[in-house]
Amino acid sequence: MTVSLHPSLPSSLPGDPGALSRLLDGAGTDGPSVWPRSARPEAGGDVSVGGVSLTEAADRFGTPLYVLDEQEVRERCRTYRAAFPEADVVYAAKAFLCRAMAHWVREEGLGLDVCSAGELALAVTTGFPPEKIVLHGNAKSPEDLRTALRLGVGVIVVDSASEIARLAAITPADARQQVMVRVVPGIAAGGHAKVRTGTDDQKFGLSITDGSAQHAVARILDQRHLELVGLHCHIGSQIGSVKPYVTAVRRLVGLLARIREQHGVVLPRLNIGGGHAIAYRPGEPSLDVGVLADRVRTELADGCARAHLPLPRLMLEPGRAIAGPAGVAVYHVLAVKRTREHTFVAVDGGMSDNPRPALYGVRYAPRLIGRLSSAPPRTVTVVGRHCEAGDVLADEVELPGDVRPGDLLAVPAAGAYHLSMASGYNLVGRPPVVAVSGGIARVLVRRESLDDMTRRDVGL
Ligand SMILES: Cc1ncc(COP(=O)(O)O)c(C=O)c1O
Ligand SMILES: N[C@@H](CCCC[NH3+])C(=O)O
Repeated sequence: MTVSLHPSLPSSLPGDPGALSRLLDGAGTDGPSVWPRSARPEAGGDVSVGGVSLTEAADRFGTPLYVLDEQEVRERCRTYRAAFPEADVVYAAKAFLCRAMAHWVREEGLGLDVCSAGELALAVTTGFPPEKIVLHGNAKSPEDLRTALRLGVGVIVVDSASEIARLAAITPADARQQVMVRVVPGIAAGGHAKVRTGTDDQKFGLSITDGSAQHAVARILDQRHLELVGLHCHIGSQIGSVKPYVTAVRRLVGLLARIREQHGVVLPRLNIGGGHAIAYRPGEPSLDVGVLADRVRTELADGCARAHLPLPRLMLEPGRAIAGPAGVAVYHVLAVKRTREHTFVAVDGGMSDNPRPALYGVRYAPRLIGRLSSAPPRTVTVVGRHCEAGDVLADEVELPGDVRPGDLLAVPAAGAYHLSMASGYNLVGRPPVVAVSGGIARVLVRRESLDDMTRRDVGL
């Protein structure tokens, strides 16, 4: 697919990082753009990503549509590897996984964090080396654990006391499975209460405060078939500041020191999870990976020096920050309705392809694409097509006042936790994912058809 650039707009923006955000995110915005770096304004109000026109993609593949910028994913992987050359960076597949995504992150030298036999099998059957995979889960099923052992995953992160005996019991007599303990360091961080996982009294991990982390360590060290290789923590998601990570490192190094005192064991690895924030709307902060690397590295070096511990090998698990900014969702407007207080702009997707506004009250910045409008902006509520008044995609956003059925809306920062959390609600079918790169668009995941949905319905 080729694109023609609007003659009055620059196709590349050398030396002015704010220019793209001013052009795409709105005049006066000086922060980093929420669009993929390849995004360009095109003639007639169009926008291209990866050299592919979004309006042409909508025509060709239909809407709702998820467009994923391959180079953006790859560059984000490279940013992590460059910032943390001494560490193992594993991509958290829960953010978004498909075979191509697994290939890209592997080619960029990352490992993979999975949390079900399904994610694991998809990755391994597409060629992802199992030893580079970490298995998570607060309630791993027998199937999850059996599949992990059968396929030979690198590390299983133990999340409960009962999992230790279950895992030890099914590990083959001639094998030794590497495990870590998921530790709750007692830190409140994250973009919403529902995604804060570093505090005591929630379902993930084993607490330092009540001693269950220490207890799990002792039990694992007693198991011949389990090899404890380190500690893990994941304190939450959409965390915009490095401070909670520094605190987490300090507390985990403290626990490493106590483990050495009590058991005479020096654990060689420390996994600090993911959770790095991205911007969903222009002007919102994102976590600076370079600053994170500097502060974590310093804290780890200082803490280990104080405790006379050798430096453990660091591991981290970004999900959202790799996939999120690479994705753009495209919808058609189906209806516009004015009530006494609101203008509702209803699109052909909704909470079945993006449950995040309904779950966490997340705010997005949709943009009209595919035509130019000189109508003054109007504050509208972009809603979905599902049978719930709470099916809102973007509350109180500005769109041109003449927005109408047939228009296209593009929603940036849509690459993580949209399709991976999509549902079959109202049997509308989940949207396809199209990769864009170098002016070429290719389907990675096709649209869910009525046939796909009805095939599972086998009873009468
Ligand atoms: C154990 C673990 N690691 C990594 C992640 C990735 O988090 P994020 O996508 O916020 O980077 C998650 C999800 O929050 C998680 O539960
Ligand atoms: N699903 C959440 C974050 C949870 C991350 C998984 N532990 C989101 O959309 O923001």
